[in-house]
Amino acid sequence: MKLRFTKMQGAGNDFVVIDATQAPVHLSHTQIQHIANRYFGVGCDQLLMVETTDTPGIDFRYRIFNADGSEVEQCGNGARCFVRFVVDKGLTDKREIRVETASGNLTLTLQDDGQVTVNMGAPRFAPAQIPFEAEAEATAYELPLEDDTVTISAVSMGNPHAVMLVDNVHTAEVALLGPQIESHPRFPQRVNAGFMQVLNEHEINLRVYERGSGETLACGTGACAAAVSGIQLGTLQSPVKVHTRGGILTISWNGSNSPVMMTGPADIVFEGDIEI
Ligand SMILES: N[C@H](CCC[C@H](N)C(=O)O)C(=O)O
Repeated sequence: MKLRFTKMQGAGNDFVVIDATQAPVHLSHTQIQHIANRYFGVGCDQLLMVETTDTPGIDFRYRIFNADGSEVEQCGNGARCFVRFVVDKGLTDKREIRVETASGNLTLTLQDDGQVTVNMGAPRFAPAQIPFEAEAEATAYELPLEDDTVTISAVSMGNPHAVMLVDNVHTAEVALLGPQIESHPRFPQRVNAGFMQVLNEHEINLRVYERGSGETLACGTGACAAAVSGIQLGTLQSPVKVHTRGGILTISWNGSNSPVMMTGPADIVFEGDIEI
């Protein structure tokens, strides 16, 4: 089967976007893994499937699949690329778009400068045991690893995040600790592992070892989770400029059940067809 795709990136987090609005597209785990493979396929951190929906008041549905083929609840950078895709493809003439995802509905706005703002909804806090119950506060938890114990904050943005403070993201042991945190038994659904360096009360450096994809150049929900945990723990104040290896994301949050707002770039890189 020849599959048309659009390659996109948001702050260096890259995606293969499939337009399934004209006809359903069904891809197996193996097919998604092949498409995401950077040597034998197109290469991407996640694959996004754009679909129609009959839900009143909602414009589209979009589904998110990690490079390992796992379908997940939410993707912040992907949400921005989704908006750029449906606008540039003429699938909508709106600039404020409501989209249905596996973890709820999002409102996304394409700004005049080309950046996209996403209302990511309210964060949820929880002990390191999953599923995330709606605890009111982010709390620092000791997470025992193979040869180490790290302190993390468990924050859900619809998808699960474990955020740890580091002195310097460039020397943080992301490759060693990331996989251990991602697959830690206290996260039965696995987890995205964030490594946050506080620069000042409005700026952080962040690296994220993503569940199902490994370290990416940026993680939108990870940026939200890091900013929220820092604000909750009193080390950060809104808005927070998040410096990732692929670009800058701006996160705003006024606490408790208020929504987390994320703004950042989204661009089309190329179009293509792949035989799968
Ligand atoms: N790896 C994530 C999904 C993609 C999130 C990330 N790319 C973003 O921009 O939020 C997970 O398994 O929950």
